[in-house]
Amino acid sequence: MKKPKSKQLRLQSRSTEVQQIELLEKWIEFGKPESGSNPLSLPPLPAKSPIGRIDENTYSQYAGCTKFQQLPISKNLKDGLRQSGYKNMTNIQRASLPHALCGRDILGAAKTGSGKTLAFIIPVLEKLYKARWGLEDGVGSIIMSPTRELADQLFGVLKSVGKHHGFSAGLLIGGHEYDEEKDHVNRMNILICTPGRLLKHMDTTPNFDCSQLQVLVLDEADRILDAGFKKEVNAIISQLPKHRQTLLFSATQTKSVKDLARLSLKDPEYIAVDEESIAATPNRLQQKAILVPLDQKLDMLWSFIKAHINSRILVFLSSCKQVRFVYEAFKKLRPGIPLKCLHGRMKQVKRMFILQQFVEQRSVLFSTDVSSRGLDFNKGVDWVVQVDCPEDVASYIHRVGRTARYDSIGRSVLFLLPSEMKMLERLQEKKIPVQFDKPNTKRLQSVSGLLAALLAKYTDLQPLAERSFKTYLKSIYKQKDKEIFDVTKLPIDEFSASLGLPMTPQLRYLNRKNIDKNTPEEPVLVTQVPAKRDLIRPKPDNNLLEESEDEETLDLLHSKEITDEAIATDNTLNTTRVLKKKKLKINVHRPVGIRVVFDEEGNTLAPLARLADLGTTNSSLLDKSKVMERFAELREEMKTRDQEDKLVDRKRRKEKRIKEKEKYKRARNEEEEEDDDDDDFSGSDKDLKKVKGSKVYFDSDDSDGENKVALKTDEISLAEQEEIALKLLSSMHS
Ligand SMILES: Nc1ncnc2c1ncn2[C@@H]1O[C@H](COP(=O)(O)OP(=O)(O)OP(=O)(O)O)[C@@H](O)[C@H]1O
Repeated sequence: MKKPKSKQLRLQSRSTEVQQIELLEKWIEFGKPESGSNPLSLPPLPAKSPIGRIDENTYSQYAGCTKFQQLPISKNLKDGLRQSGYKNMTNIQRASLPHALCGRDILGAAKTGSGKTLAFIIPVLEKLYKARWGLEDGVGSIIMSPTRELADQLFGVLKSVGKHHGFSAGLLIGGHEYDEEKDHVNRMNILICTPGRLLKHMDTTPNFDCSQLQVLVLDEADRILDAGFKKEVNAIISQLPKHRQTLLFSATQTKSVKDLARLSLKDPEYIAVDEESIAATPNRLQQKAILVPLDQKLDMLWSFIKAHINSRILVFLSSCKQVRFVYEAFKKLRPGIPLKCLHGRMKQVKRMFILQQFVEQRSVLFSTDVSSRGLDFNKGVDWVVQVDCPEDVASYIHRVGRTARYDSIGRSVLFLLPSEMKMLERLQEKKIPVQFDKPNTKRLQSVSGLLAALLAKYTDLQPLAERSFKTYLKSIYKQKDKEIFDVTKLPIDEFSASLGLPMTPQLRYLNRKNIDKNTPEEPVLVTQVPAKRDLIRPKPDNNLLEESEDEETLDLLHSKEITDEAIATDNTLNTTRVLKKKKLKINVHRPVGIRVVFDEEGNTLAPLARLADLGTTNSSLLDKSKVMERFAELREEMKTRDQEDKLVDRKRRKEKRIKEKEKYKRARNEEEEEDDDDDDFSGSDKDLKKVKGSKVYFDSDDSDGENKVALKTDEISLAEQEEIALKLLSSMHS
């Protein structure tokens, strides 16, 4: 009885599914928004208006609706959305979903954290649902993400809202077991992947087939279409059918005709919900930029962390090596808040684990741009700190977009070098409301001295510091925008010292002469961030910062704390002096043997300039006879020293020779003892052996300095030698 009932139920549910799809298709067709129109501009539907079919040929409006329940989507999806806590649509969802549900191609741009993920996951699920896609149909949709972490996050959203659908979905990202993926990939309906991994499957997995693809999605489309992924993406696209729906989303969208041509978009709907908005970043985001000289970046970062130990802080640095160094060094200095690091060279499992931990507890996460795009940290990031300047405005937008997501608030701060001030203009041109502020440097804590001590104590830290130094400079050197990134304007020695390095590492790819020549000494800039870099002596134990951890924390960046008085004091500083004084201290680390001379005002003098200067004031220096006299004296001094050195050397050699003689004698005695025991040895051979056994010495210890070669035969007297020779001759003739 049970079996026929379930069969009946199955048939019933199939027929209701068919009916539902039919209804959805008619409903969608009925209310299709005009191509090119913006559903956001339509008046919102009244909350209690009927939903779906109204009479035989009439359906409710969905363009302009504000709730997910008012959309022409399946019941399964409505349930999934409701259970995941989604009720009202965000602007990008309201604007794009009516077009996307009609099957149109979309180019969607909306601020970070505005809900773009659902704007493409909903159409993907609905397209496959309406096509009655099943396991045996294979890959129906591909969602591409530039990073593994973002792909993983998208997979989570898909699983959550699509849980009532029967589709199979797979996550294809590097760091996962490739062979395992290979076995399942052909049975997946929806693939969420990074471009590299997808291409690997296309190239190597037998029978991997995407020829029936219905929807292609590029999340962070501008990133996926940029030069970094060009080869992979071109190869992937060439293997996909042209007849499909394509959805491109990003906070910083591409409009490049070339890019769109590559994707063969058909009359795409360009949906940019924030085009009229004043700012390109979320309104709830407070953004600051502060001027920080390169050699004070770590001081500033350290002081900032100490001042915000109850926050969740995401810190961006430009390379893996910097991330590792700052993380390792700061960890040893114990700031009083958990520290974590994330970069592309870490194992995938560890990356995921760290992200999970960062989401769960207040901490500081040092990261490269691997976490700059798309990641949605559940409990919210309080601060985004950009220690190294982002490469362009788009990158800035994505980095700060990790905070102030959906309806939460957030704060960000960007450290700018004096040579990077142009970035501020670029941001303002793109309607990004960044407030330029002076940091409160009164309580800036210097860490360079502590770092020097750490480097001396932990030998593995020094190579890290060196690599961090080199990769940072290389990253600046390689940047395209030379108006902002100019390595020749950076104070390289000071930077090296600020990392605690005893000497500035060699930079083969840079012409140091040029750099030193061009290194600006811009005192005005120093006024804004006065130097405070006293070398702190290391404490004998590990607890380098125990005292300072108890200090009252400070909000370095809170403008309220930067009093007028402080600014006035800053401005009255004799800036040149500050800079020179600072240099004097930094130069503690300069290579020994370089003598730096300062004039009365504290300015350094170049050696030749000094000589010229002396020449004008001290005529004796230019008196030729005196100079010659001095040279003669110096020659004499050198001769005497040379002779002394020779004597010492001779003595050393003599001692060595005596030792060797003794050694030789000992060896010979042992040989003789052995020979005495050896009865079979003929006398002549014995004698020959003796001669053979004597060593040849090259004696360079001749007072004339000539080398002599002496056959060491003095152990056998002349008479003995003659006797041996005679014996040999007589034996030959007999
Ligand atoms: N309609 C909605 N109602 C409530 N919360 C939403 C809604 N849509 C999205 N969210 C939430 O908003 C947050 C940001 O969403 P999402 O990650 O999709 O933003 P995004 O625009 O893709 O950001 P980014 O540009 O950084 O990738 C998420 O936590 C998500 O759960």
